[in-house]
Amino acid sequence: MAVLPRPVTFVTGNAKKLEETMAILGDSIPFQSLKLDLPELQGEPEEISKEKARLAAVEVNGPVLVEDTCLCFNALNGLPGPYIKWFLQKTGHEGLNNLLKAYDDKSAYALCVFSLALGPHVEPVTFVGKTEGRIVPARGPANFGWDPIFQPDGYELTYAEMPHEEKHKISHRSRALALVKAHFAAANYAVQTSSGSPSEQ
Ligand SMILES: O=c1nc[nH]c2c1ncn2[C@H]1C[C@H](O)[C@@H](COP(=O)(O)OP(=O)(O)OP(=O)(O)O)O1
Ligand SMILES: [Mg+2]
Repeated sequence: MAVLPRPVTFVTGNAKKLEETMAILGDSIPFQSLKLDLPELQGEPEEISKEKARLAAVEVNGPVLVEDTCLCFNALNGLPGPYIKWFLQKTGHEGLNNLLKAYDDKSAYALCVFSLALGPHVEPVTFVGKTEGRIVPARGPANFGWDPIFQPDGYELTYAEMPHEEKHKISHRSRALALVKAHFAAANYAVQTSSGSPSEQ
C-alpha cells in the first residue's frame, strides 16, 4: 500500500474535461480538482502530458493527475495533434474540415494522455487512450470542442450526437481512464488522514 499525503488533484482549465472525467471515474479513485490553465506545450503527446504533470505537481505540491488531448489527422501525419486547441479556436469546425479538402483520407484519431505525478519530485506515469474515426462536417450540439466533427469508427453518429454514456463507452478519455483506474486498483493507494493514519480507498 502506497500512502498519498492527500487525494489526487486533477488539474485542468477545461470544465467539460472535468465533467467527463468525474462521470467516468465515479468514486473509483481519491480525487479532487483544481481549475488552472497550464501552459500549452509543444512536442510529442506523452512528453507534453508528463511535463504538464510536473508543472502541476509543483503548483499543487502534492499528487496530481492531468491530461492532454490531441486530434490527429492521418493525411497530415498526425497534425494538428496537440495543437488542436489553437486550430479549433482559429479556424473552427469548418476550417478543420477544409484542412482535409486536399486529401481523400479523412481518417483521424483522438488521443488522450493522462499523467499521474505523485509529487513534484516524482517521475510522472502516463496512460494513453486512443479512438479511431474520421472528420466530418459538424453535426450535433457544439458544447465540447471538436465533438461535432469527430465520428468514431463503427458509428453513424459524431461524438456530439451521442448520449454521454455512449461516448464514454468508446472514447479516448474513457480508454485512458480505464488504465488509470487499473493502476490505482493495483497500487492500492491510501490517503493520509488528518489524524495521521492512512485510510484505504
Ligand atoms: O473529448 C473531447 N471532445 C472534443 N473536444 C475535446 C475533447 N477533449 C479535449 N477537447 C478539446 C479541448 C481543447 O480545445 C483541445 C485539447 O487541448 P488541451 O490542452 O488538452 O485542453 P484544454 O487546454 O482545454 O484543457 P487543459 O487545461 O486540461 O489543458 O481539444
Ligand atoms: Mg491545455
